[in-house]
Amino acid sequence: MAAFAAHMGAAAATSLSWPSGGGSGGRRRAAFRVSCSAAWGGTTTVVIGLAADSGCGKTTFMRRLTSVFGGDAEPPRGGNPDSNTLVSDAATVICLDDYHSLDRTGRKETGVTALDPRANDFDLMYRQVKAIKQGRAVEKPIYNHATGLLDPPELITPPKILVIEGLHPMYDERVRDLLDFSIYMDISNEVKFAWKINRDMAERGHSLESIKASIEARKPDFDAYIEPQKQYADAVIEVLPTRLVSGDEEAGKVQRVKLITKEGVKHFGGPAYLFDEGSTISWTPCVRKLSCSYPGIKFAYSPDTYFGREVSVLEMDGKFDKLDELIYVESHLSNLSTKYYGEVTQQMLKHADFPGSNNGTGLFQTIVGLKIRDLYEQIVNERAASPALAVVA
Ligand SMILES: Nc1ncnc2c1ncn2[C@@H]1O[C@H](COP(=O)(O)OP(=O)(O)OP(=O)(O)O)[C@@H](O)[C@H]1O
Ligand SMILES: O=C(CO)[C@H](O)[C@H](O)COP(=O)(O)O
Repeated sequence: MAAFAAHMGAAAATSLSWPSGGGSGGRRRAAFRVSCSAAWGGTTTVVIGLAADSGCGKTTFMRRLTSVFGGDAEPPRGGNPDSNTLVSDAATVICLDDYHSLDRTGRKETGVTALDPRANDFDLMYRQVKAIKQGRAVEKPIYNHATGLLDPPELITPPKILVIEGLHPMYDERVRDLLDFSIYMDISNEVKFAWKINRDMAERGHSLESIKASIEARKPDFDAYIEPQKQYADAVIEVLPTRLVSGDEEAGKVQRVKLITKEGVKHFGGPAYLFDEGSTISWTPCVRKLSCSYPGIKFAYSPDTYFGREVSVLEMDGKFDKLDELIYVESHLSNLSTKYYGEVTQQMLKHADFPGSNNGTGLFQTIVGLKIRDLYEQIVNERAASPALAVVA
């Protein structure tokens, strides 16, 4: 515990001002300050929160979202090659791992996981997200996943859309209140395990046992600190094993995906729906119009409640065989916030190589991306009509 206190003490001092290159044991620590020099170019920064566990598709989702706004998302040019930030024409995505106050050694010595709030600096997160929302640039720390150290900071200038993605975007009430829209990616254990096996065994050489052990070790803190955030999310994308066929084998191959969207979210324009808003619908598309090999495709839509709030639930179980035929499905969906007929299908085809493009994960991520564009435009229009609204308390 003494070691923990020492690390937390260092973290607290860091949040005031730490000289670059300082820190115990020769480890580099971030020196950062909130810069008040950058002028606000008159734009509005809309802040989106995306919460999910590690390896649950946040990066893939972010690439779909930033593509809706135009341009590719890339790490900051000429910056730290291990930066976690993605910058595109309109959007900047920052990874909340950058607010780890304990580096990898610090966490190991104290036995505190990255999911534990004590390993994260929420005061700094709040101050910096608020500053960006108010139009000021900040020097944000960088957590280096390659070395496990805190690197010198990088400059983040206010974008049109700021996405904060990671473990805790909705954990701290102050940060939560800065979000204009929030999303939680709820990946069931079976699917998480199947995805982790695909990635960590094939790409990172981990054993089946070590993957299982790592998921188990994270579970108590995941249950305590990460999962409860879904009650605050405006939209939840839930990924479950298919119901079209039984067996663990299928969990990684075929998924049942739900898009749960709260009703009445300001600026959001209402949930997308199938056929008839507010009805309960089950739809098995015609196989002549939508090719689908075994075990088929099923859609559902219904009103429901989620943590006591009214929601709409859109569900897709199964996978597409031919992505261009998605237009048939799109033509039966409404309130998609598209700018022209077929935009969902076009976005999906553009990123056909992304994981999840043949199922509900890609489809619902794309729909949420389009609806966030709409939300952004509504907020900008509202603030243009009433500039006083642009000021963040
Ligand atoms: N929709 C999907 N369908 C199938 N596999 C997926 C899907 N999304 C993600 N994956 C799998 O999960 C892996 C991690 O995806 P991604 O990098 O987008 O997640 P992440 O949450 O950003 O991960 P991390 O936090 O570890 O960086 C991918 O390599 C892929 O194997
Ligand atoms: O949960 C995580 C969020 O991505 C990581 O595990 C956390 O950031 C710790 O990182 P590392 O694996 O470098 O110790």
